[in-house]
Amino acid sequence: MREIQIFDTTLRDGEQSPGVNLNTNEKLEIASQLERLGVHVMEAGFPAASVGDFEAVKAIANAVKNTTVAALSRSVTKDIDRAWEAVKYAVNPRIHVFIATSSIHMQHKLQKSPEQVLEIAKEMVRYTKKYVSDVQWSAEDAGRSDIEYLKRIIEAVINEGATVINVPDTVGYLMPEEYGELIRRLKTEIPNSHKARFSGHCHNDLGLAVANSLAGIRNGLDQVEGTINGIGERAGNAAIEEIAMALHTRKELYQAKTTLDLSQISRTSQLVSRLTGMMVPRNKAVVGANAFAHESGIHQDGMLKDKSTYEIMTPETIGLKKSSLVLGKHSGRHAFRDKLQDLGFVLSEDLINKAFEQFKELADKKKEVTDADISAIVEEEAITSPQEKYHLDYFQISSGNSTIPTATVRLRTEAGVTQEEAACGDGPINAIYNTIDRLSGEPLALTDYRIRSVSGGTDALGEVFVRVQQGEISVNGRGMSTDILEASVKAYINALNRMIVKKGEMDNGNDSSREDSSCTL
Ligand SMILES: CC(=O)SCCNC(=O)CCNC(=O)[C@H](O)C(C)(C)COP(=O)(O)OP(=O)(O)OC[C@H]1O[C@@H](n2cnc3c(N)ncnc32)[C@H](O)[C@@H]1OP(=O)(O)O
Ligand SMILES: CC(C)C(=O)C(=O)O
Ligand SMILES: [Mg+2]
Repeated sequence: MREIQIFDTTLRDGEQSPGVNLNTNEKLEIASQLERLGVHVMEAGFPAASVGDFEAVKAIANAVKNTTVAALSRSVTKDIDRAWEAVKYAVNPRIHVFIATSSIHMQHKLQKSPEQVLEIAKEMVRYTKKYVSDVQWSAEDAGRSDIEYLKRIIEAVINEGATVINVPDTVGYLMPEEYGELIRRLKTEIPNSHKARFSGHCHNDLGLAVANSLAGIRNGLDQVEGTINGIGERAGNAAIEEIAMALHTRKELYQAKTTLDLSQISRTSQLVSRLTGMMVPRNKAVVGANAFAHESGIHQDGMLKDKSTYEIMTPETIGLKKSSLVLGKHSGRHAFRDKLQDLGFVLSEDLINKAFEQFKELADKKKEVTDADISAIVEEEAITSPQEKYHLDYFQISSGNSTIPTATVRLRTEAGVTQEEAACGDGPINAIYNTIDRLSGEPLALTDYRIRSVSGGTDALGEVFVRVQQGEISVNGRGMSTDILEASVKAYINALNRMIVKKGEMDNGNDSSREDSSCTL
């Protein structure tokens, strides 16, 4: 069976999803989970985009041991220098250079002739090869490029030493049969095509990213690119978990496998969803909450008689285990540790102890602590840094349909000083946020507020995601609690702390991006 290499670009193209910005700790957390999942390559970022992106790629390159780490770069020497500076720490570094090859992009965006683009592509691959042997070259908008031109430019960059040729359907324009045919022709008609591996990168504008990737695989791709949960620019990229499960479920058709540990799919999906704030639709293939739920009588009857009647894959395959060990307030460290192992976490003693304290606190408030609750607690602990300026001491709220909502909040600063304030608002959350604004003296404009339940039941752990703005700077914040008001307070304080770090970085000239892609919590 052929092996298809999975190139994950959650941290680069995935982070290009509008509204998503991950800080370095969050990116490191996702990177180590991607390594556990077993992706062949992870694209850690675009180092020339900002100091934050540069630092994150560098941190990931230093941390990741078994997976190839790629850095994206435009076809300009200063971007390539920057990419190498960040990715050179990796055990297996790759630089990924791209340039657009469609007439639309060359004429309107690059404002260069096809001959100029051809020369730049050759020169920049040659330049990149001075740094690193593993050079991936992408023909941006290959899907709308003239095939004869595409063949010429690909042949030329392979001659310059490109090791991987990526064929992006950048705007998700092609139909599966067209994308498959494009790959077939490039592989069979370019004389030196055997000297490079071919890769597919499909976008989901018409909902065909996975179908196109699979068509590419049937026609000879050696690598496919995608993101967890299919997040990415506009309508997103091909969802890696869907490609992997399609290859697994239809082995006889594709005769191809990946190196993924499929049992890590569910956890990776949940982690990416939580850290990016991009919720997974319930009906999403493979990882949606309803993907293995059966509602109607005839289906339930079939399932009870034989699961194969309505399930083409099992939830266990993607790591959704039904555990017999129910954790609650009487559980001890052994059971907790056992559960963490069961869920696939490999944690330091310190982190286990911190997570255990959080678990006990939650178990006091909640009858049964679910696997989803535990994953949420552990992931939150893993990315929380002690350097936050403000911590919540307590809050109190008075609200009702015939009273003006009023909040009292006490915050503790990192120096141990406590400050207390009260304020009114249009509703309880507005009152709390007005109070925090008074305390910090840094009023934030709330531009997004979302709430979701981590698990089921009225005592479920709620997670609040906020986005706030001050001047031109926008940051996100998250908070969790069984009390949605407390979760809302925590999310706002988290955003405030991140705003302070972000402004500090900008004042020091360390980051020119207006998104908090670089700050540490
Ligand atoms: C399909 C994709 O996903 S591509 C990756 C998208 N990712 C990003 O854009 C990362 C975030 N981007 C950024 O931070 C910024 O755009 C930067 C730092 C890369 C560049 O910023 P700026 O120098 O201010 O340029 P700006 O973004 O306004 O314009 C892009 C310039 O790069 C050029 N360019 C675009 N792609 C390429 C390429 N592959 N190779 C060389 N030049 C390119 C454009 O033609 C334009 O050039 P011009 O200034 O001569 O007109
Ligand atoms: C940079 C390239 C690979 C890309 O993301 C695209 O063309 O969609
Ligand atoms: Mg893309």
